[in-house]
Amino acid sequence: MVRSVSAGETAPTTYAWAVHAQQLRVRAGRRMAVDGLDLALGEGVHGLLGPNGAGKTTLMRALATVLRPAGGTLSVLGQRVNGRLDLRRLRQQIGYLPQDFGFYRRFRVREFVEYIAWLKQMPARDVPGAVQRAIDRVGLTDRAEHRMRTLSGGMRRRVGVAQAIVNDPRVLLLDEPTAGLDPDQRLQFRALLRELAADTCVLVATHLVEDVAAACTDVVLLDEGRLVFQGVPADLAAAAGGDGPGDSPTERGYSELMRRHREGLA
Ligand SMILES: Nc1ncnc2c1ncn2[C@@H]1O[C@H](COP(=O)(O)OP(=O)(O)OP(=O)(O)O)[C@@H](O)[C@H]1O
Repeated sequence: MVRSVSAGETAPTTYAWAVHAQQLRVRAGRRMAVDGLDLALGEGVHGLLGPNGAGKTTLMRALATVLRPAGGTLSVLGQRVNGRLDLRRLRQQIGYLPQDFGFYRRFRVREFVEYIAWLKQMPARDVPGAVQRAIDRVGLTDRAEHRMRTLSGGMRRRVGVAQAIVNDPRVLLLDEPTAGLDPDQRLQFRALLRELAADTCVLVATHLVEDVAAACTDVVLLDEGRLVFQGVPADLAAAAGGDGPGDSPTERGYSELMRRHREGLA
């Protein structure tokens, strides 16, 4: 008997980059918020920085396959996402914390993370263990049975991270994950990022330049939908002008690169 083989089984499992964009264009409303972006990301933690309106959220949404690109090419885990292909398999391998993530207020923390695991079509036998592990990893073990509506803003954010990592994604997209976290939690979150960096492509959009310096292997600087800079945090710090704005070398490097870009010097 000849067994039929699904496309997924024969799809290549090796690819040069977890995320690869070439001249990518993505619309947000009427605006081309990502406009000619070239970007290649492998495993590791990539800090996505840029001013308000730079296109960070729009890029995240395209990578999460929520927005379809308007032009250029985009591959995630070796699969082109601008075609009309079935994206279900790919989505099962992506974790996404949106900037404003929605949840049911009456759900308990465990129920909510379980619900996302089911949406990601995780095998039923794996769900309880995976949910517990995700909740433990974000430090909410003692809140697992609490209702979402009773949590503080920072705790809800951590549930957002838990739901994003519950399926052990190979591409993890976190849009401002540290907003509202207290200093202790921010340190714990950085440790979690470093742990994930080993075998996951993590993209973290943030305005906290210090988070990037402390926990990212790589920095991606975006302005007006285009790549301004990509390099290790030390390169960002090295770009710092002597007396430019900013309280640390990394912040000064950010401001200096942005200034040079805007003045057409970069
Ligand atoms: N739904 C929309 N309709 C119209 N314009 C939009 C929409 N969403 C985003 N934009 C515009 O697209 C541009 C990029 O927005 P985006 O949210 O991607 O930026 P961002 O870098 O994430 O900004 P922030 O740091 O403020 O979160 C902005 O000029 C924004 O005003």
